[in-house]
Formats: sequence, structure tokens, C-alpha cells
Amino acid sequence: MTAETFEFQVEARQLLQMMVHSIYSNKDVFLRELVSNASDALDKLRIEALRDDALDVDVSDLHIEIEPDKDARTLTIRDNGIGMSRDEVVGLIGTIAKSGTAEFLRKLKEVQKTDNPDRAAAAEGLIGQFGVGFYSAFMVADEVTLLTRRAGEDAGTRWTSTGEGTYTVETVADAPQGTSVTLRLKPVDNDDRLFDYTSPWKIKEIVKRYSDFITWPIRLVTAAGEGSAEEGSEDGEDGGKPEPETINSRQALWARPRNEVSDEEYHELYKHISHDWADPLETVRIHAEGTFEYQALLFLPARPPRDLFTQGGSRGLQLYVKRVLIMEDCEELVPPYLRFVKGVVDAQDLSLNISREILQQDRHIQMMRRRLAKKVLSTLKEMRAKRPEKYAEFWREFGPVVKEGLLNDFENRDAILAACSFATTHDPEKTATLQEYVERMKEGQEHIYYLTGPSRAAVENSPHMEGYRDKGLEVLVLTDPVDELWVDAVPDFQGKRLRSIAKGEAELGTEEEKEQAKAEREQQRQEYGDLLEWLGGRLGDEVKEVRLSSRLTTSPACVVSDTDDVTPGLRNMLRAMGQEMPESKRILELNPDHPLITGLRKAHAGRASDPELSGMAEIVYGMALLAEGGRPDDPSRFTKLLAERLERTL
Ligand SMILES: Nc1ncnc2c1ncn2[C@@H]1O[C@H](COP(=O)(O)OP(=O)(O)OP(=O)(O)O)[C@@H](O)[C@H]1O
Repeated sequence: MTAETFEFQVEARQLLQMMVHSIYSNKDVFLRELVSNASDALDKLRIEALRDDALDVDVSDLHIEIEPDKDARTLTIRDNGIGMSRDEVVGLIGTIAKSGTAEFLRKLKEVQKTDNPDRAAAAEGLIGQFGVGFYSAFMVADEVTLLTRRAGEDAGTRWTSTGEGTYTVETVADAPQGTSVTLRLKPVDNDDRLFDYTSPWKIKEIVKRYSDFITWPIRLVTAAGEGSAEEGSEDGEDGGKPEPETINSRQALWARPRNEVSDEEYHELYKHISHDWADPLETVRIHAEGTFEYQALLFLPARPPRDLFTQGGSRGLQLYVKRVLIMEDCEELVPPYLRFVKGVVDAQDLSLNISREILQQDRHIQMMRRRLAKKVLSTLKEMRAKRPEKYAEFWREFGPVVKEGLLNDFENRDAILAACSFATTHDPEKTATLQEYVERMKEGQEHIYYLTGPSRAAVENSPHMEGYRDKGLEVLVLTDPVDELWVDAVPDFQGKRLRSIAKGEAELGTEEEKEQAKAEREQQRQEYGDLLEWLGGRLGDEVKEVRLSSRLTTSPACVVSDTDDVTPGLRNMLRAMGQEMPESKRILELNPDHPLITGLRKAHAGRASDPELSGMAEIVYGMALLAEGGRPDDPSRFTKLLAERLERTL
């Protein structure tokens, strides 16, 4: 059949260009990527064969082969795994379905344009986050040919490209099942770290470093005698019969004693599982013995995957039963708020062909899920104590996800809270745990105070903060959307209630101060009685009450919610999620010590019926809304009223 030529999709072309002109300095990783893909293909075939008895394939000798040809300067990576159909080749290899590709390329170009001496490192960091898989072959090859046949199909597909803009696809009748990728290697250029990838020594070195733990045999196929030759040796030129040699130890890392495995080896396993090119932040090992035995290796990534907040992203852990991978993304093994955790669980006593439906109810799966969640949470707590910088890096990226657990994992609520930390007014540079907050509480302070808002600046500058700052009371600064939700779901911490400083009456200071303030307020209430009543009448459509405030020191007024009402932030959020949320009227609080308010009281006492005054009611209320980051219902009317008054001061 004749070959058809296709154009790469725009993003794929751009990405290929970068690979062809090789911006990534460590070119050895192309082999890691191709071996990783081959290993995945073998896993998939085995899983499919477990599920589908009718699938007519031989799974008795699943393996990966690497075959260099020194004379032709080619390198072939072959597997007898699941293979790809013609449509899959075009869809998976010719296009890049990853979300965020355009954004990634834009950033990459930006980095490359600058004269920053670290731009190569910055570019590598970006590729590390993105991962480019199969395309990394073009770092070392000027032509790549992929020959593949999907298990269960008759015809195979040959795909060829020089990485320039087009690729050809051809149907072939006699392809072996599985996939082989043949690279026509670029000339060796040691200065550019483009090594001789036909050298058996080099191949072994790379496989040992990056792919040793792959459970499938990786066989090096060389002409007789060549496999054991030293680098640069010309042995084997007589072209003896190829002799395969298994070059990986195939030992599951999780089954090896901790002190025999290096961090690098763990990191390579993480990269293989997660498709991340960067090292993980933390490795967690679990070895459960007893009636139900299992081992687990879990990893906390350094950076969030692009699909962390989207539906349908790849979630879950790899589930093995006695060293055999039976499920790729087993979501049942981690609760949704730990969905960023990657890793492997290997259980001794599960059925090999357990179905997803059964998994959900399986007692052992539930037991492991519980234990793994607890272990991750305790690791976070420990990280915070012992490796605070790493924890801070983690928390910045994943804190909002972990806090989702406070909404629904009641059993682990305390453990989640112990792993959480929050920005606070105590120290702008450091986060605090609730435990630390409680230890610092002032004498007479009963509650844990917090304020939610869109940003740190908005929260810190909010008028609600004034009295608390004045009294030296610490307030948690909560700015993640999820904070609006969990604060209502967590009633208390060690018997101390969490209280929004924008809700209810503020009761500040020691018992004595509170008593004193109460007496003062009583007196002021009499003085201000008329004004409060009048304002309440004027603003009756907007607010449910007008009262004197004990939380303000410098602002004239603020709006607060009633203790059990939802905050405006939460209301907006629930509305955005499509929930019907009725307006609930709020409370206007006045600062009886502010000149604007004392002036207003005098003006009202002197000329209560002056129409000028009624505009003032609206202005005071509008200002209070603006000060908390909200806005008046009718901003143009508000501006007009304000302008009229300002005019008169000129
Ligand atoms: N040897 C192979 N056998 C079967 N399918 C393969 C093989 N190599 C690649 N594929 C298919 O092509 C897809 C794209 O591969 P590619 O390496 O570009 O990306 P990836 O592995 O999905 O992700 P990443 O870029 O993070 O490595 C794979 O997801 C897989 O479905």
C-alpha cells in the first residue's frame, strides 16, 4: 500500500522543532522515554489479556529489545506489547492531546528569547514539567520509523518522519505484533552530549541508570561478542548471530530493602509512573505485614500536574498483585483530596482479575486506602517539622487540594488539620498550624479567628481586621476558594471554635476590657440611638441592622454578616457553581470614634429632616462595601453622590 503523507498539527510541529534543534542537554533520556513507552505497552497488553480471554495473543514472553546497528548507525527499540492501530498512530503520535501545550510552548519560547545565562536550565525545567515522551527521539535521530501492529488486528502501520513538518503513514501486511521504533542516529557529537548510542556499553549504562526497575526484561541484541565489548571496540564486525542479553535487574524497588535502593532509583521509578521529568519532592514507603500483606511506594510530586483541577485527569496508583501490574490508575486507592499522589501498591492476596466495580467494595482496598491516606498525612506533618522548606514548596502547590479533605474525610479530619498550615497575621513570612495558633492565643481569647478573602492584601487591609490588629490578636488569612467551605465544615480545633472576624459581634480583649467596652457601648448606644434608628430606616432595603462597632479603629464603617449567614465570598462561589443563593441582608457597623460618624450624629441631631443627610447614609454604606472589596449596588449613583459632596469642599 502506498504511503500517505500528513502534516503535524501546529503544536506538535513546534515541539518537534525544539527537539530536533535539541534544547535539552541530557539527550540520554530519549532511551528512558522509549523504554518507558514500551513497558507501558506491555503492561497494557497483559491487563487486556487478563480481562479478555478471547484476545488471541501470546503473552508468555513479553519483553523489550534494544538493537543497535553500528554500521547502519541505527538503534531499534522493540516491544511485543499492545501496539497501535493506524488511527491511534495518527491520533497519538501526530497530534499532542495534552492540555496546556500552547501555554507550554509560549513559555518555552519566552525563556529561550531572553539572554538569561540560565535559560538552558530554565528550558529544561519546563520540559521536565511537561514531558515530551516519544518526540524526545528526535533529539538524537534525524529520522524515526515506527512499525506497529495492535494486538488482535491483522494489519500493521508504518510511520516515518524526519521531524520536519510532515510524516508518512503506510499500512503494512506483515508487521509483528507490538511496536518497534527505529532511530537513524545523528552523527556523534560528544561536545553536544550526543553520544554513540550504538555502543552496547552506553546503552547498558543508560538502561541501568533510568530503567533498571522495569519489571519486563530489557534485552540488548547485539552481534555475537559485541555485547560485552568495551566502548569503541570494533568487535562483532563479522556480523555474528544476534545474542540477546537481559540488561536490567527487573527487581521491584518496593520489594528491595530500603538501604539498598538509592534515591535516584526511586526517582526514576517515579518518572516512569508519572511521566514527569522532574524528581519527586518526597518518597513514602509502606510495608504492611500481617494477615493482609502489601507494599507501597508513594511519591509526592514537586509540581502539580496540569489536570489537577480538571475532571478525568489521570488519577490513582498502579495496583500490582504479587509483582504483576493489574491496574494502571487505581483511583480507589487514594481519596480525591490526595489525587496528586503517584505510586505503586503491590498486594499479596488480591484476585488478579478484580474488576473496577468490585474494587470499590473490596475490604482490602478500603483498608489500604485508609492506611495510605494516613501515612501521606503523617508524612506531611513530619515534613513540616523536619524539612520546612520542602513542605512549604509542597503546600504552596497542593495545599488547596489537601484542604478539600476537610469537607468530606471526617475520619481523618484531625490528621488533615495537623498537616495543614495557614497564612497568618502573626508573621507574614511564615505559615502557622492550628496547633501553633492555639499555643499563641492571648489570655481570655476563646476562638480561633480567621478572615477569608480574595487575596492576602485584601484580607489584611480589610476594616474587619482593625480591632484585632489593635489588640494584637492573631488572625488566619484564608485566601483559597476552598477556605470558604471548610471553615464551615470544621466546627472546632481542640475545643476552640473557628470564628470569622467578619461575622457577628466582635468581642475583643480580656474579660475586664470586654466589661468596660460593654459599659462604654451602652452609653454610646444612647447617644447614637437616634442616628442608628434613622440610618436603619434609610438603608432598610439593604441592611438588616445598623449598630455600633467594637472592631473598628480607623475606618468609619464596615459591613459584617450575621453569625450563621454565608459570607459574600462563599455566596459568589456557590453561585458560580450554579447554586441558587438568595441575597441575605448584612449588618452595617459604625465606628463611634470616627470624626465622620460623630459629625454625622451631630448633623442628624441638628437637622434631622435635611434631605442632604439621606445621601450621606448611602455614602457611608457604599464606603463600607468598598472597604471590604465589594461594591455598591449602583456604583454610578454612589460616585455622583460623592462627587457632589467633594465639590463643595473645593
Ligand atoms: N511502544 C508503544 N506501544 C504502544 N503505544 C505507544 C508506544 N509508544 C507510544 N505509544 C502511544 O503513544 C502515546 C504518546 O506517547 P508519548 O511518549 O508521546 O506520550 P506519553 O507517554 O503519553 O506521555 P509523556 O509525554 O509524558 O511521556 C502513548 O500514550 C501511547 O498511547
